[in-house]
Amino acid sequence: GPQSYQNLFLQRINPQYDNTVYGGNLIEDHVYSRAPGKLAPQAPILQSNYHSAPQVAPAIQFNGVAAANGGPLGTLSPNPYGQGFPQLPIPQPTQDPASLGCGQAPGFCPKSRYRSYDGSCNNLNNPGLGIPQTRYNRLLPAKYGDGISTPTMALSGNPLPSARAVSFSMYPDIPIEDPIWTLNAMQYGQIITHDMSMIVGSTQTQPHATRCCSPDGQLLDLANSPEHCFPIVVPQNDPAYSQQNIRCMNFVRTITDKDRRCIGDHQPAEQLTAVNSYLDLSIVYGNNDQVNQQVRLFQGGRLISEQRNSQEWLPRNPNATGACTLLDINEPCYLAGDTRVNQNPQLTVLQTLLLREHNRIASVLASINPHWDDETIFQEARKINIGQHQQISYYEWLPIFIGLDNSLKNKILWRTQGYVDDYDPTVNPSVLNEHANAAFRFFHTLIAGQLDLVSERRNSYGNIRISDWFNRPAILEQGNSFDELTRGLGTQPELAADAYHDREITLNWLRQPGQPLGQDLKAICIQRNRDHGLASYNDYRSFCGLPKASSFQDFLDVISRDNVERLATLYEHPDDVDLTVGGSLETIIPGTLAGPTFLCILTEQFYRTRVGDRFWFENSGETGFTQQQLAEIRKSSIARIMCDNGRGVRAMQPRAFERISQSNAVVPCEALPVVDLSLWKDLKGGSSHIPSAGFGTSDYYFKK
Ligand code: HEM
Repeated sequence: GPQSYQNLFLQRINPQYDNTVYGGNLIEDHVYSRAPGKLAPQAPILQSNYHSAPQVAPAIQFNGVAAANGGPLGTLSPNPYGQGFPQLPIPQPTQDPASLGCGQAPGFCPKSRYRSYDGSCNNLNNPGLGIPQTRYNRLLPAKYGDGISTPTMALSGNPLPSARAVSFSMYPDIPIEDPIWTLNAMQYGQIITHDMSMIVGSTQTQPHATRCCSPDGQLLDLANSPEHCFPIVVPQNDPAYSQQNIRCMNFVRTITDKDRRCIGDHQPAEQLTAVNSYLDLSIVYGNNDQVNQQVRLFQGGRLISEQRNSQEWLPRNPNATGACTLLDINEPCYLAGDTRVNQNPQLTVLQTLLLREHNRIASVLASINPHWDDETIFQEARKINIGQHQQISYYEWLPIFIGLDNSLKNKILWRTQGYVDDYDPTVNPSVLNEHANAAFRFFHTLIAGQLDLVSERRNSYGNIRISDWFNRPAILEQGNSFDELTRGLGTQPELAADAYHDREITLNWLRQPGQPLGQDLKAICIQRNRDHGLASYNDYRSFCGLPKASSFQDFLDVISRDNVERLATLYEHPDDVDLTVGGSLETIIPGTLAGPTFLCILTEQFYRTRVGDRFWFENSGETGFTQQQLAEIRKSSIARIMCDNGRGVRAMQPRAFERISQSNAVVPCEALPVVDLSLWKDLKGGSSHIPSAGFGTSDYYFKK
């Protein structure tokens, strides 16, 4: 039963593990700077002392559960910001561009209380870490077909089974609702994803401009095929696409540091990510100064918004016809910090709520601090919005996905009222390729194909079909749809974390108006796994502490017999099974939404995202909040964000990632905890102790 899987997982602790080796520095951390063939040590994710972190203030009640990791109040870890030049035992980064992909590290770091937009200078020792257009990080070296850059092959040298064949064989559409969690939990997951990474070279919202198939869905011969093509071959016996005589699904490879000529010919390619890695609401504020300027009003600290139908909307995208799939030229198409903002209606709802939340905070700050200038209001509102987002992402959302106990044991969550101060400049915050392009994508399983429109009394008015509205946010401005979709997020269950996927995702992704079928997102994700040359499922099993399988039978410890048999039919060898596939078939560990291998990868990523962020909201010092302000930020909730920013949303259940129930009943908005912004009243007068972002100051911390 599932219990025994959990035991198995808990037992896989490597006693040889040495914290000082793996907790190691960011250069060691990157596989390409390791000696060839030397793999990363195993990561015993559930070992309670896995990550060293400072002791924090005495344990307190957290969501009604007794404390686990709080210890006696100890000394806080040094915050490098407050100490002038940091003196840290970290090697200087290699200065050749390969260490950073093509993203350019700035020449110096201005002294600032606030984050930069692109994430540069977050790490003062290595100011380019985590910035856009840099490489994903990896836990295990790539396994490209040619060892350098071509897609993964079977051990035998044959091609792997068609990604589409794997998709339709392994992931049928059997709609099972999640018994506990709402669609909001799924949707906030996509917000977190978009905040952290984006493969370079695709829009993730529209058909790619490069066409690797003929217009009627046939394979092009290799010679005529554009560069970077890796089309998905649709088998003749396909249950759906064969009826339309489609044999080819478009797929364009991700741009790598090799494509950009950042590295030498004989080094393996690494994919680039287009956004900064930090959990910093870059989806709202942009990933660089230029985009930030496009979304800012430069008045009252506000973001640009448009008022229609007495509601506040994201600004219009100046390139609406290019950016959205519009049926009518007058339909709205929005502009935000992230280019994927229009991808699906519920994503756009959350992006809109986060914009409104910024402007709501800015209005309050402006009224209590009339002497503050635009820049100060903007940066302080941004900092509060990001703090709330980190609180909600980690303390409210993350325990659902990777488990509360697991998060506490691994020092990803803390039960404390005080600061945590676990910033570790030796941790590389770059997003792991295995995380973004295999493990985290598993949650596509949670997507529901129909979105409920829900009244204030929590009755459903009906629903919309998601594939009618991909990349077409017009639905939000029709009637009261925005509030109905907002309530729907908090009312409709997400689909269960299992191997079943809604056909809106496996057959109708990017379905064009009037067409019977679209694309198969699951097949695309399997193909992406191969495009990125991720090591195999079996490699990650052993990396994460499960026994390495020598036969398909050996997968039975965590995968059902039916699915192991299907795998054995599709793949030639157990070592050929893609990480994306094997990981998604594992039995879910109770109290989480993932199986052991994905849980291991997700846990590692969310640890790094937290402790690798100098501006993490629970850190003290000049970049942090005061103790009292932090206590307020900790009261924030996704329920209150929806309440405060939906025009007609007057009530919400307190835990809005969780389905409505007797113990989580809908209550009036005013009954929900609120962040008291009066704590940001500037009592000293003048803005002198809140310096503006101050770029251009001669006072800087880092010089190359
Ligand atoms: C309706 C909802 C969603 C849609 C339509 C959607 C669609 C997509 C598409 C088209 C891609 C790019 C595929 C490629 O070309 O390789 C993608 C990537 C991804 N998706 Fe989703 N997705 C949704 C929800 C989610 C959720 C809920 C999560 C996780 C909780 C998630 C996690 C990811 C991740 C991690 C990536 C890769 C990000 C990167 O480029 O680094 N997605 N998704």
